[in-house]
Amino acid sequence: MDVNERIKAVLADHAIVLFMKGTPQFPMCGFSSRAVQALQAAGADFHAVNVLADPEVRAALPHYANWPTFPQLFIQGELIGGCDIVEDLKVSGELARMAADVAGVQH
Ligand SMILES: N[C@@H](CCC(=O)N[C@@H](CS)C(=O)NCC(=O)O)C(=O)O
Ligand code: FES
Repeated sequence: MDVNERIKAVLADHAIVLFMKGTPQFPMCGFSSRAVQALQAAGADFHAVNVLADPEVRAALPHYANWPTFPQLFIQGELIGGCDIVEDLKVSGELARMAADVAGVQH
């Protein structure tokens, strides 16, 4: 599978995906840590991809998503944004609503 197919596969397999630096337990950057905290506070059940452990994905995703930086949050295959947007959505309550909608679709 080439890298774009791998990106598509992970997005098809998980409704909420955070491409980040490090892991939720051990974020390797403050921006990624802030996105994880917002998602956890919103009660989102998300799959994390550590781009520091996958240089191909780190290089390809900015082109795939047309978004230059990490973290990157996707919900149902669509780019939502980086940590600033994720935090704004958390504060407004929208992130919790989106996470609940996705959970409702899956069950
Ligand atoms: N304001 C951005 C901050 C993210 C950011 O600036 N990320 C940088 C530093 S971690 C980045 O991903 N640079 C490209 C790279 O490291 O591949 C957001 O809302 O997500
Ligand atoms: S790794 Fe340096 S700012 Fe994110």
